[in-house]
Amino acid sequence: MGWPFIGGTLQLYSQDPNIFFASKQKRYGEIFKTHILGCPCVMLASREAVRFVLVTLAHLFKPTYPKSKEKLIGPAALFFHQGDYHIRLRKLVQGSLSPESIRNLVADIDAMTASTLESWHGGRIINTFHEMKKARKRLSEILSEIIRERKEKKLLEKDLLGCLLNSKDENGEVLTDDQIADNAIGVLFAAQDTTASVMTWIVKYLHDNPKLLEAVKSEQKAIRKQNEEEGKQLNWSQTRNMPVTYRVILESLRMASIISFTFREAVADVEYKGYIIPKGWKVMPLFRNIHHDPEFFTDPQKFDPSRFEVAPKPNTFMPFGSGVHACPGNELAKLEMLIMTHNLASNYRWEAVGSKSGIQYGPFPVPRHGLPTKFWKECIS
Ligand code: HEM
Repeated sequence: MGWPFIGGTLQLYSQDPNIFFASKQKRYGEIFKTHILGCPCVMLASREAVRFVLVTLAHLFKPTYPKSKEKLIGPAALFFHQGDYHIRLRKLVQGSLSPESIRNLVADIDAMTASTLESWHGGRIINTFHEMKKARKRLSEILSEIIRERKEKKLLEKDLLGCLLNSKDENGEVLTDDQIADNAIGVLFAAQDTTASVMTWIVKYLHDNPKLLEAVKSEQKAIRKQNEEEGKQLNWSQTRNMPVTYRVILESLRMASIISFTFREAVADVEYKGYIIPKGWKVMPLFRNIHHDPEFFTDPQKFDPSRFEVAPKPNTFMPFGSGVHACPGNELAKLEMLIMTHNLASNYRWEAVGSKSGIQYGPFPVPRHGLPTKFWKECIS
């Protein structure tokens, strides 16, 4: 259990969490216990155990977050809940993020990424991570204005806000303004640093692997050339047919494993393979350990998108979690990454500045100093 009260907290938060988890797993096996932030915790590094907690007996493991996070986002946001309220909110959020809904966003995402990249051109040093986030901050600034306008004009849009504003439960009750605000902000919160972190890793991995970059460039330039010749914009079906880029995105999600683990809390004593997980204990499924297990991913420290030419074994690849709380934004996140990579690889070259290695945690892992980089547009059309 480590030191009384502090347990493994210092080790976990003061160093690369990979080292903490990997060394514990090596010493104690796939299931082990420690104290994190004063709470007794069971850590799970086996895919069967993770499935047991997140899927099979999900009702016995409730989500748990620090109080500060609940306050920051708003306590009515869906990730803090279980049961009927969670199911209701999840349907609304999922509906607005389904492929049918997001396919209409291609043109907007394309225009936004193209203009952001345009503003990076010229060899100034860009803090890649910071800039990836800034583009998203604009969204939250306009949120309250849109809510006001929608309510005033009684607009019936089918997007996330529209779904939240127009939903009625079986008794005809609408969501309160607080529930709407908490969930809209909650989705922005869940969407922001996550996607920005992975995009930053993609910029780095492509930079560090020139052969792969060439393959991605040739895939994306062919699409751009075709669109230019036919006077068309990037469309949804083209985003469904970018196999090389798609594998780079999957491998970036695996390598970076930006959500290294998640937390649940046992709501009753639960037995798993002869171990008792006592009521009130935290349980941590360790996604990163599974993504870096050589049994499932040969030579796991190597960035090798070709490994995804074959589908990974069941429950070994969970960058978006698993079960009732799995990420409803995964299709949108992948769409944004595909479109960003399309614009970047087909039109720009870039050079990382300063140290090429090192990771910082805040709390998601990103390349050191947010990957300071210079960008140049290759062809001015
Ligand atoms: C690469 C980017 C992303 C990654 C790696 C990611 C990963 C995850 C993971 C692992 C979970 C599950 C956490 C758990 O089980 O405790 C999750 C939940 C969630 N994600 Fe994402 N996410 C990403 C982008 C997005 C985007 C773009 C959105 C929305 C537009 C989004 C919205 C959500 C929401 C609302 C939840 C909570 C779902 C629930 O509790 O039912 N995420 N995400």
